[in-house]
Amino acid sequence: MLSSYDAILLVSFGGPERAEDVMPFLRNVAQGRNIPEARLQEVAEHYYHFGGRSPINDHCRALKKALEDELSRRGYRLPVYWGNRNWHPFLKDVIDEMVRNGVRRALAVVTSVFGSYSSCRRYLEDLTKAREACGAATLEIDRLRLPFNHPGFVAAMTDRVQEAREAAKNAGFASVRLVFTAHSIPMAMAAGAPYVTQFEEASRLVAEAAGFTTWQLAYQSRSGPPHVPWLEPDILDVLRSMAKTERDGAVLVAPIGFLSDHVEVLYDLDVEAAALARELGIGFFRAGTVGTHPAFVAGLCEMIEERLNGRPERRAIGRLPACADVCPVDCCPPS
Ligand SMILES: CC1=C(CCC(=O)O)c2cc3nc(cc4[nH]c(cc5[nH]c(cc1n2)c(C)c5CCC(=O)O)c(CCC(=O)O)c4C)C(CCC(=O)O)=C3C
Ligand SMILES: [Fe+2]
Repeated sequence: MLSSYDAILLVSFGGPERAEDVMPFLRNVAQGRNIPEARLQEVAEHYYHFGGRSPINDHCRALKKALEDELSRRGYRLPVYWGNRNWHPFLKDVIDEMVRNGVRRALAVVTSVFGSYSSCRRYLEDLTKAREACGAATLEIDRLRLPFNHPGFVAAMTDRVQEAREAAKNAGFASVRLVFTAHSIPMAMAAGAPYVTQFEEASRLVAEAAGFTTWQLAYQSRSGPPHVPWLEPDILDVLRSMAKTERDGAVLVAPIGFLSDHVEVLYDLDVEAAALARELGIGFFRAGTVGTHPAFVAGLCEMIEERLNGRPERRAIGRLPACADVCPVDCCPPS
């Protein structure tokens, strides 16, 4: 089938795969950002807790394979490349490889759910820098819209929430308090970004599809200096206040703001939040992230197909329109 793109480029955050790479990786992430040294040392311990290996690169390998398989099942012969912002394989290296292979026009799939400087614009800036560093002037890269209100993403996340609710039922909790989480970002970064609105909307869509009438939003993985305000409430504070009003209750934490069960999910929720819940006597259940859920992979391919065929429709559900193909200049301003 003829298409206007000749490759897909999966663009992710990156993570270390061995203990000696943890600090160099963290230095890359912190470059030019306002992160206290003590915070970096603390986060390094989160990685050492898992032997210095983040699973995020394996998740990207699996998603790359799933996209290749699903695209070829749909009749497209499109190679899927993969590169990271902060660790190997770096964007610069994969762009070099694409140029060597004669790729002229690629569609980038960024592994974020909601838009903000950190989760959207920063990836695009790094793509531009990587292209410049390679002298890849002939390689054009567009990006796929974020998936937060695509029916495929919503269906996959709904399934994950229902699986966790089933686990809670089997453990004897007839009802659970549903709390969605996303990575906290500085309030200054959230101002003018669609991040919070998209988080609220995606959570509503999933909660309602899963049959919940009430739910809450919380943030996790706060960084930065303590005097800088970041989005709240933190998931740990939500658990503390829940413990005051609900005896013998259970919480279902759904990390809707992440696409895979990487370190921020495995440590900040499954280790830290779960330990606090245990201490407070709250039953703790965590929904999986979408990962390579078939509905999510099919959804990504559907969004890719819309672009390949130059079709005008952009399928989305709920109250918000689909994200624009090209970010408006004032969306997710640098911060
Ligand atoms: C919105 C958002 C997402 C979701 C969208 C997306 O996926 O992009 C996300 C994902 C991730 N964040 C990750 C890791 C880290 N994030 C950090 C720091 C920061 N994240 C921020 C925001 C986000 N982060 C921000 C505003 C900072 C402060 C510094 C800055 O303003 O840039 C730091 C530094 C230490 C710390 O301070 O925590 C680390 C190590 C990993 C990899 C996990 C693994 O390795 O398994 C992933 C997927
Ligand atoms: Fe954006």
